[in-house]
Amino acid sequence: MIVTVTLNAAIDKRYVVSEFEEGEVNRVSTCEYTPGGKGLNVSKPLKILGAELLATGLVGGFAGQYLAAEVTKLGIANKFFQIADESRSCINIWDEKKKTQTEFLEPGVAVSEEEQEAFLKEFAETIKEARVVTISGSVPKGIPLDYYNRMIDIVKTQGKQVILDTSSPLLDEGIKAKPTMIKPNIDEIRSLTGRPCDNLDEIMEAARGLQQTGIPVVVVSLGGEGAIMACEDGLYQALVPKVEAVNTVGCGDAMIAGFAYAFDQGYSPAEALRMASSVSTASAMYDKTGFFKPEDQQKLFKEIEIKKRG
Ligand SMILES: Nc1ncnc2c1ncn2[C@@H]1O[C@H](COP(=O)(O)OP(=O)(O)OP(=O)(O)O)[C@@H](O)[C@H]1O
Ligand SMILES: O=P(O)(O)OC[C@@]1(O)O[C@H](CO)[C@@H](O)[C@@H]1O
Repeated sequence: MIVTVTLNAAIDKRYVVSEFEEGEVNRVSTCEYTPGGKGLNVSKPLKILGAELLATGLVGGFAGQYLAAEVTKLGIANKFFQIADESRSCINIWDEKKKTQTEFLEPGVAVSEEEQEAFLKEFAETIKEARVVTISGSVPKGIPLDYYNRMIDIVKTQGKQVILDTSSPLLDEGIKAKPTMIKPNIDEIRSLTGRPCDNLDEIMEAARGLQQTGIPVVVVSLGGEGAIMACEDGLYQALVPKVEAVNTVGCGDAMIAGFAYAFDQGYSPAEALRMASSVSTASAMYDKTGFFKPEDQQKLFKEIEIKKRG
C-alpha cells in the first residue's frame, strides 16, 4: 500500500482567458477547479495505475471539506487531518492567444504547533499498513524546515520506503534525514549541489555524489530529455521518445507516482525507472494535470530505453 502526503493541499483553479492583460480587468471564459498540491498530483496517477492508495495531509475550513470530497469523488481513499484555517487556492491562468501559463501559488495558512504535533502522532498510525510513503511539495506557514525530516524518521523507523519530492530549502534540510529516494529536476540538482550540471557527465556525477551520502536512489529528471538515476546497482539513463507534450505541469509528480507504484510492487531499480518514465511521459501527453491514458503509458513502457551508464 502507498500513502501520499500533501501538507499544503490546494484547490487548483485553472482560468482560461482569451488574452491575459496585466493591470486590466480580465474576464475568464472557462474555469476548472481540481484538488491539487503536489502530493495529490501524485495520488491521481497512482489511482489510474490501480495502486492500493491512501492520501493524507492537512486540510482546513470549507475549502478543506471541498478538497476531501473531490478526492473521494476521484475514488481515492483519504484520511486528512483537519486544521483550523482555510485551505489555500492556486491559480493557473492560460492565455489562449499567447499560449502562456501564469501561476499564482498561495503560501498556505498557518498551522499551529499543537496541530503539527497532533498530525505527526496520527501520521505514525496512518502509515502502519503502508510499504511506501511519498512526501511532496511545499509546506504551509508555521511548519518548520525540519518537519519533513521528522516525518521521514517516523517512516524509516517503521522500516518503510519514503520518497521525498520538494525543493530548496526544504530539500536541503530533508536530505539530512536520508529518505529512500529524492527526485530533483535540473534546477533543484543545481541548487542542491551548487554545481552547474551543464552536461550529462556532470549530472551523473552530482547524482552519484548525493547517492553516496546515503540516499539509496537519486533520480534527476530532465523533462523531455528523460532522467538519470544513481542507485546501489550503478548509474542508469532513461531515454524517452519524442512525444507531443500538451501539459508538462505535474510531470514530476507523475514520475513520483510511477516510482512509488514500482517500489510497492517490488520492481528492480531499472524497471522502476522505466515505469516512472512511462507514467510521466504519458502525463505530458494529456492536457489535465495528474492524468494520463493507460494505453499511452503501456506503449511508452515498451519504447523507453534504459541504458546502464556506469
Ligand atoms: N516535454 C516532455 N516530453 C516527454 N516527456 C516529458 C516532457 N516533460 C516531462 N516529461 C517526463 O516527465 C519527467 C519529469 O519531468 P520534469 O523533469 O519536467 O519534472 P519536474 O520539473 O519535477 O516537473 P513538475 O515540477 O512540473 O512536476 C521526465 O523525466 C519525462 O519522463
Ligand atoms: O506548493 P506545492 O505543493 O509545491 O505546489 C503546488 C502546485 O502548484 O503544484 C502543482 C503543479 O505542479 C499544482 O497543482 C499545485 O497547486
